[in-house]
Amino acid sequence: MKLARNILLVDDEASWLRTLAVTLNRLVPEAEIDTCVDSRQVLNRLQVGDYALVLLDLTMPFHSGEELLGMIRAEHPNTRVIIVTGVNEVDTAVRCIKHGAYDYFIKTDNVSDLAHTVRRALEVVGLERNYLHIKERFLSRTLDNPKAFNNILTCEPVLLDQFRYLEAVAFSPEPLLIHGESGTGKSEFARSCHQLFSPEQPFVSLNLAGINSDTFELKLCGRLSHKPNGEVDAVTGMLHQAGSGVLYLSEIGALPLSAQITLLELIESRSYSPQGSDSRFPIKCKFVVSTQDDLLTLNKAGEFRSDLLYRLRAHKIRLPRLAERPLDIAMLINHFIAEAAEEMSLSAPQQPRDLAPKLLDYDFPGNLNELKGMVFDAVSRSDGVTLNISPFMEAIKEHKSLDAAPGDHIIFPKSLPTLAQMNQALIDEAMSRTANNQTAAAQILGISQSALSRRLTKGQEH
Ligand SMILES: Nc1ncnc2c1ncn2[C@@H]1O[C@H](COP(=O)(O)OP(=O)(O)OP(=O)(O)O)[C@@H](O)[C@H]1O
Repeated sequence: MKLARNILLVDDEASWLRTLAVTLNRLVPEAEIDTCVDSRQVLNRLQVGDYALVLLDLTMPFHSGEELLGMIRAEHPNTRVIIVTGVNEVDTAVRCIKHGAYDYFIKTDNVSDLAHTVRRALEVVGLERNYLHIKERFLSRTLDNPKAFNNILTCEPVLLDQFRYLEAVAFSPEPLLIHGESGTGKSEFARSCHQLFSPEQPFVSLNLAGINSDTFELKLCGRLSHKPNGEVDAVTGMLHQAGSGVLYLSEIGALPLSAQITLLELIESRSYSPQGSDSRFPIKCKFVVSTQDDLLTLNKAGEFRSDLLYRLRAHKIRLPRLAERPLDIAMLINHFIAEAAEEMSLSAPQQPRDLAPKLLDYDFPGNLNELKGMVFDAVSRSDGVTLNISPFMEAIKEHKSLDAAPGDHIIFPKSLPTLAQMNQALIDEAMSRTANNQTAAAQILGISQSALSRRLTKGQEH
């Protein structure tokens, strides 16, 4: 394991450099300290030595500290930088923080403050490197293609086990079933399966919520027809588009019963016929399907065919809720901060150290989608230095007050509505409160998204 204790001090003033090195050696004896007086040598030194931390003077001939900071962040992202500055350069130092410096220190300040900051930075780098080390070791020992999982950040053993399982079953001709609540990363796992199975081939996806049987068959198989003038009119189906790649069908629990027969037939025969055509074409793609519902429960309720269920359950991955992944929270927040900052062209604020522990008791009903939304909101409300934590605190407060709220009384009209009318009214209210977001509305109603989707479709038919 790499120990984060090597520090490079950079300053063109040799006497100050010597004094600083002696002081830090005394105050942070566990660190190994090197010095560099020539700003042109810094990148070479970083290439040769593995430095956890660089203390950079701002004003130097050849390369300024600010310039060097940019180069270090780009080429050595695992090395942290502390800016050491004179009183008259504090504005520049603050700008450096926005560009990724860990902290800054004014030369006239108390050196024991600097020692404290240095220790904290070494601790942070140590934790980061430890995580990378564990992940690398675990994955390289057990996985042939760890890169296929680059899109899935985790250090939870349950998920790392799922990586191994996915690698083992990715090439099986049987479909893969991914089960998990909304926002648990089902589509990311489907993408990893694609990376393993056939990265050069297409990844085609279809959400089955609210789909009817005719549309399902048309979407998958396509259609061939002839215009009155004899010209051929063709609609290409997804089975053709997917080629030898992956066809990802999400919300499989919402598939109508008659379409389930079609899907089973396609999986079993490994061939399809476009509507209006007599020819059959081979199916070469891998089927990956996902669901938020418990298919067995749907099966018992007569809403999901047993034969399809058993076919789909051959290879199954269950993804845990975010609340069951405490080890990942801090890392995911950092990941979403970087994503948000890039998307909004803002500088990435730092995650406060006490934020992740505060979120450990929070339930995250929307899983990673919810965390991502909170972080994007927080980044947009931040000053570019430290992450604004109000979106997180507001969610926790709202959650607690919902838990504690006494039940509101429903006031019924004089003549009672029928059950069907009441059902419809509840659904309408939930959809309106969630701006027509079916996933969120289903959560409020305490039913699965596919069950809601079915009810909505039924409502439209009447
Ligand atoms: N382990 C992970 N590391 C980083 N980002 C992730 C991870 N898992 C999921 N995400 C991100 O979180 C968001 C939700 O993930 P995803 O869409 O895969 O969930 P899902 O289970 O398919 O959701 P739904 O059922 O609502 O479609 C996406 O933006 C995705 O990129």
